[in-house]
Amino acid sequence: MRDLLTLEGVHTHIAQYHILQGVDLTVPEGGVAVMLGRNGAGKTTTLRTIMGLWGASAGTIRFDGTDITRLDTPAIARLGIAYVPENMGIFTDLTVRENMILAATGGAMESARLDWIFALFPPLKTFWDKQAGNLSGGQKQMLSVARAVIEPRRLILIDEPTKGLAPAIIKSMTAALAELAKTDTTILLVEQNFAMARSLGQTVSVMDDGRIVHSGDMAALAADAGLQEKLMGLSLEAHQ
Ligand SMILES: Nc1ncnc2c1ncn2[C@@H]1O[C@H](COP(=O)(O)OP(=O)(O)OP(=O)(O)O)[C@@H](O)[C@H]1O
Repeated sequence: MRDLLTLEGVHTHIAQYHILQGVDLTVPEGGVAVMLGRNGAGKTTTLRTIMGLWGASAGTIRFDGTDITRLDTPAIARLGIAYVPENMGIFTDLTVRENMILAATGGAMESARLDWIFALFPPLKTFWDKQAGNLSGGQKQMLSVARAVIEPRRLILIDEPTKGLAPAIIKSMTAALAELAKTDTTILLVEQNFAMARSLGQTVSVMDDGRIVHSGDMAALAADAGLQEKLMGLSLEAHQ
């Protein structure tokens, strides 16, 4: 399979702190690549660095063969990369509809695309004119992902979409992401819930202390209790 995104020796400094210390990461085109790692390992910093929200101080980030390391965030977004941050980045004072309109860079929402989004996330249709701040945690998360895919994207970076959600909502979010992954959109998913990660991911990378310490096929990790044990303290502590 072709590589869609590659990071080679990426370092990121935030103020005086050296957070990413030589990240090597490959995301194949199609499906879901999962990134695991304990709190503070550098997963969010990696997504923000890919998106140009933090500047890499060394190393190279390539998207579909293009060097994007020094591009600014709008230019990176225009190449077809979207980011769903952990805090979801929605406008709580606006309605679901207004949140979606603002996410459509072309200014208009295509109705077939919207129907597809409503099929993925039915509550968004139900609460279309409701203020986003009044949605449940799971519905806010759905809105956040929906905003990222209001237009076709080649890659979406999603940071812990199940954090704090009830098991039933996690199940519907997992199903929606599985549907999304069947399209032309590749997903790079940061996830602490190993059950969800295992059911969605084709590949897995484990991050610790600002570096990738394991990468391979998810099936190999899922079948290797010894390796899971070894990585347990790094990433799988919250698995269920
Ligand atoms: N704005 C910032 N200023 C200083 N340090 C920061 C900043 N943002 C992150 N860090 C530090 O960088 C390290 C990596 O944080 P990051 O958020 O990337 O980790 P993470 O793996 O995503 O963890 P979590 O699951 O808790 O979000 C942590 O030690 C964190 O304290």
